[in-house]
Parts: sequence; C-alpha cells; structure tokens
Amino acid sequence: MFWLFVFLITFNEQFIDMILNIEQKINELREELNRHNYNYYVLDNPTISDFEFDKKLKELEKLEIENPQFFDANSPTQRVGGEITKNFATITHKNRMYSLDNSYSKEDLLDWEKRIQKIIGTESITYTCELKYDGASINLSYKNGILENAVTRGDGFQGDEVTANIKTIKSIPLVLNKPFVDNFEIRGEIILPFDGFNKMNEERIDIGEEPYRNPRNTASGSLKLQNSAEVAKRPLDCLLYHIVADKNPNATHFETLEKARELGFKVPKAIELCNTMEEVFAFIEKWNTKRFDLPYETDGIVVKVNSLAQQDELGYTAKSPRWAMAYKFKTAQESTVLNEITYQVGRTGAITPVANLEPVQLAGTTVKRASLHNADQIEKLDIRVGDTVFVEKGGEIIPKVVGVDFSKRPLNSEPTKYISCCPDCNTKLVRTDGDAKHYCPNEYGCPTQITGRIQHFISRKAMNIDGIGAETIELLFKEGLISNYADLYDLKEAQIIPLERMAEKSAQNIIAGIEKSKEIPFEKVLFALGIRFVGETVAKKLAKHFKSIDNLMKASFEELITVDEIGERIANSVIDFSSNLINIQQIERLKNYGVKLEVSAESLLNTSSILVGKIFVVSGVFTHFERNDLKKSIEDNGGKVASSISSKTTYVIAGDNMGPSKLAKAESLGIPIISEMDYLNLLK
Ligand SMILES: NC(=O)c1ccc[n+]([C@@H]2O[C@H](COP(=O)([O-])OP(=O)(O)OC[C@H]3O[C@@H](n4cnc5c(N)ncnc54)[C@H](O)[C@@H]3O)[C@@H](O)[C@H]2O)c1
Ligand SMILES: [Zn+2]
Repeated sequence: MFWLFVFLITFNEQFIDMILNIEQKINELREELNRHNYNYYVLDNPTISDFEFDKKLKELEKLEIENPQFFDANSPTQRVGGEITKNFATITHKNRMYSLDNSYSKEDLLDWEKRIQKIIGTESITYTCELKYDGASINLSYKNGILENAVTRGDGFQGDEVTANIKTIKSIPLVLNKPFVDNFEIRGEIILPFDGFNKMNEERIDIGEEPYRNPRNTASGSLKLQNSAEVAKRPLDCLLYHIVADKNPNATHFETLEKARELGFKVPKAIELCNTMEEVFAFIEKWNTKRFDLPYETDGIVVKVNSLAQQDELGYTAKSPRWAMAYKFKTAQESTVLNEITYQVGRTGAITPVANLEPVQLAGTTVKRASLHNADQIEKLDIRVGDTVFVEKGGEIIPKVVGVDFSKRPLNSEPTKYISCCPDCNTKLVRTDGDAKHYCPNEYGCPTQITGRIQHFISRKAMNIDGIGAETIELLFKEGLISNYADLYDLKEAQIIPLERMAEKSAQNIIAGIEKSKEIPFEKVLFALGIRFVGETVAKKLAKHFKSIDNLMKASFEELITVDEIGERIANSVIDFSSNLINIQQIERLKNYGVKLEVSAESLLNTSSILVGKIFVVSGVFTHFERNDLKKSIEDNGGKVASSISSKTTYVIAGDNMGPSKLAKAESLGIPIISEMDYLNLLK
C-alpha cells in the first residue's frame, strides 16, 4: 500500500512536470514566433529562414491541438502575422484579410482534399491553380469605377492606408476601363520584379551603400515609405488574385479573375483550371522549374476551390480560408564546403566578405562564390572556414550563404576572426556606429579605392569613355601613368603604345575617347566624381540647382539641405568632398582640360528666372501635372522646392488629398495655399 502511494505521488509529480513543460514550451514558441513576425512584417528584416519559421509554427500548432487547454486566441497560429503602424491612417477592412494555410508535400494536399470533400459532401471539386507571388499583400477598394483607397493587410482586421504610394504604380488602374459592380475590393500582391530590384542594387553599390537583401522585403519596405515621390522611383508592380464583391456576377473564381483582367488589372497568365489533384500536381511540377524564368519571385503555388458557392460553404478558420491551400516550393538551396573567406574593397572603401566555395550546382548555374554581407552576419551565423554551409540563390545576382550544417563542422574549427586591416593597403579599418560595414579610411592611398574611383569615372553612366575598360585602368595605374581621374587627360599616345597588349590603334582610341568625354554634360561629370552618396539622380538634382561645380563647392550645409531630397547625410558628404585639398586641385585641373563643370548655355535656355527667391512646398495629387514634373517646372523657372513647410515657404501648392498636418501647419504660419492653376498663372 505504502509503495503504491509513493508511486502515485511520483507519477503525479512527473505528470505535472510534463504539463508545465508543455505550457512553457508553448509560451516560448509563441514568444519567439511573435518576435519573428515583428522582424519580418514591421522591420522587413527577418532573422531566420521562412522554412525554419514555418517549421516552428507547425510545431506550435501541433502542441496546441494536442493540448487544447492552452488555447489562446492571440497565439501566432490564430492570427495573421502583420501589424499596423503609426505612420499611416488606420483603416478597418470591410472584409477581413486572411493568410493562407501552407503545405510542403503532395500528401498534405491530398489530406486537405479529403477534409474539404467531407465538408462539401462531394468528391468532384474543380480547382484554380495560381502562382504564389512573393511580395506584400494589398487591398484595393473601388467605388463606381474609381480607386478609392489602398490598404495593407496589417493584422487582417485593420491595415495602413497607403493610397498615395500605391498610386505611383502605373499598372494599377485609377479609373476602370469598363463597368463592373459599384463597390468591390480587389486583392493582390505588391512585388518588385528582379530587373528593377537588381538595378536598384547596382545604384546602391554605386554610391557605396549596402545592397537590399531580397525583392520581397524591399517591396514591402517601399510601401511604408513616407514620401510617395521616393516610392515612385521604385519599379514596383501589382499582381491581382482575388475579388471580393457582394454582388459578384460570376459563379467561379477563374471567371472572376478573367473579368478582373478585362477591367484592366494585371492578372498573370499562369492560371489553370484543374479537375483532379493529379492535374494540380502537374501544375506544381511544371512551375517548379519554369519559375526560374519568371521576371519576379514566386515562393509556391496556391490551389483554390473554383466554385464560389463551395468556397462559401467551406468558409474560414481563424487565420485562413479553408477553400485554399498554398504549396511552397523548396528554395534553391545546396550545401557545400566553404574553402576560404576573402575580402573585397569597394571604390568607397567598403569591405565586403566573400565566401569562396567548393563549386556546386544551384538552380542551373555553378556557384563558386557567395556573399557573406558583413561581420555581423558572419558572427550571427557563426560561419567558419572548413564548414559545410547552405547556399541559396534567388533572382538576386549574387547567391548567399544562409547557414551552417553544424553536424559537419570539423573538430579543429575556429571562429572566424574578421580582418582588422585593409587587405590592399594594410590600413586599420574603421566602422562607425550604425554602419554594418567596415571601411578602409585610406581614401587616396589605397590602390583598390584609387582604381575603383577612376573605373567609376570612366563608366557608361558617368563619363562613358570608349576604348578603356576596367583592366586598362589597372594597367595604367600599375605602370604609374595615372593615380587619379584628372591624370587621364594628361595621357599621351606614346606613353600607352609600349604597354602590354597595346598597339597604336588602341592607344589612339583611348586618347580619342578621353578627348570626347569633354562633351559630357555637367550632371554626369558630377556623378563621375564619385562623391559618396551622390548617385545619378542626386547628381542631377545638384547640377540643376547649383548650375556649376564652383557654386556647389561653395554651398553651405543649410543651402544644401534646402534642395529637394538632399538630406543631412548627402550634404555632409558634399561638404567633406569640397573641403578636401586633393579634390579642389583635381577639379581645378579638370576645368583646365575643358571638362564641363557647369550647366551648358542651351540647357539654361528652356528656363526662366520668374520664380527666383520663391520657395514652394508641393503636397497632394495633381490633375495637370505629375508631381515630379511640377517640381521640375518650379526649379526650371528658378524657384526652389522644399519638402516641409516653414516660415520661409512662399507658397504651398495643394492638390487632392493634401495631408491634414501640412494644411494645419500652412494655415498656422499664414502661408498662402494655391492650386496648380494658380501656379500656372504665376508663370505668365
Ligand atoms: N522568416 C521569418 O522570420 C518569417 C516571419 C514571419 C513570416 N514569415 C513567412 O511569411 C509567410 C507567412 O506570411 P503570410 O501570412 O503572409 O502567408 P503567406 O505569404 O505564406 O501566404 C499568404 C499570402 O500570400 C499572398 N499571395 C500571393 N499570391 C497569392 C495568390 N495567388 N492567391 C492568394 N494569395 C496570394 C497573399 O498576400 C496572402 O496574404 C510564411 O512563408 C513565413 O515563412 C517568415
Ligand atoms: Zn585600403
């Protein structure tokens, strides 16, 4: 009896322990997943892979189903992951926005089919198969054929009103070209096609900034920018996949999508009707490889019950429709051995660590090198030479190392020590607060920075010098013929002919190309100078505003930041450049050689000085002008455009939907608010 008693107590204690452990585990998982949701949706900066995230979510789901006493309506399994922000007006969705249930295998899809067959009471179900576009979800509301507003998914109940940003996307119709029901919502995904993404990154690399990680996070981050003129510069697009309408005249999802396409919406062509799961699997197989040819990222396919009546019957769980199921493709990932970490120096001195890999086949290409981003990334993932690492390739140009297979770590492995000195000139590297990268500060003595700067100077978007390539610059530098871009204009044919792989003809071409670059307009010369953070667009703005290098180099910090879109960081960089003696001397030399360092007479002709001394703030959406053209017109006529209202503002030009805070500020300071027609009258 006594022993039985002891047994029962211990058994009970063990049981209680187990339950406590489960509760703790559930809480830990919930906390962790909430944190990842925040990083992913709010910061657009995930710290684990989607696969890992989904695995943890499934683990939590399983524990919750097995232990229903710990149910919580706020669990990440019960809620859509996004959040609303304080930066935009909050709008409550008329119809809730859901997420999608995910599956990774054909068995999962067959299980799903069984579940829904049981609910509907029939075996024969027709499906629509679509691609799953990887971006940020958006809900567009149309009233009487006109776009009323655009709202992000947010937490599914409420989202951020980002209409002004969405209006910058050319493929979204503001007015429908055909009648449809008076009120409806259409849902889609805001994406950033690879082309545009890669171009944006080239520009960032050009001005010495860290490239964006992937199109999805960049698209989603773009939607949350405060300045829609900035959004307009990003080549976003919108792919539509769902209409919600009280009086939808169509009986099926497929027909509704075709209707949406007729109305002028971009509905991708890769949509198919499937009458069996076999056909669904064939669709999956086809796109599993064809997806690499698409101009944008897809992370899977979505299978939807086609009949809208059956969709109604199936309804929704707390988080997703029962009538749809996503099937996720495995990311193109391989593991291979990391042989060496090398470090590249950019023209701005930024150091980039590069993984040199045992060659591996990945999504149709052989990968030998992959990006490691920066020191933090190496430390966070604990990447070491000799490790077997996972390499992923999306549509980005450079594949990336995403993790380590710790089970294969060699016994003698040692943590990676990030370099502390420049691999090229041995100068001690610096890293400023808030900067992810290390820099070599030896701007004018570091060989790679010197040649990098000259290579940038001659590049196509800059001085566009024919006849010289990157290797020629290296050769000329090595031979001691040039050590900065001004030296190019001193080169003589006779100095070039004797060099390796050179002949009279090539030497002539080089000299002719350099000579011709003297015709390149000032704005391109300004870009070619390689001032940090002064990319192509900023160079244009500065050239237009200051008209000559002398004016620019004399400009004060205050004057610089009054120029539209020039912030403190660029202003400081221009001032640093202008106060450096080496630069001052080089600019003087370029001037003497006849390089264009001021705006030419003809480009001054199209302009007037009617608005000189007047400062404008432009707010809202306009009918006659595109916002950027309006700004250009002000500047062309000598006026200045400022981004915020102050006592110095002369006029505020207001279009539709002017922000209420701007309106209040203008009124409180007594600044006249004029329409675009009033503005045109000013020019007469
Ligand atoms: N790595 C992380 O830290 C982290 C954190 C949170 C979420 N995530 C990832 O985000 C995803 C979860 O996000 P989610 O809730 O947005 O779900 P989801 O992206 O898996 O699927 C739902 C969304 O798919 C989109 N979609 C694209 N094409 C569609 C189509 N043809 N039809 C219908 N919808 C379509 C819709 O916007 C919809 O809201 C998971 O893949 C998860 O791994 C990752
Ligand atoms: Zn260096």
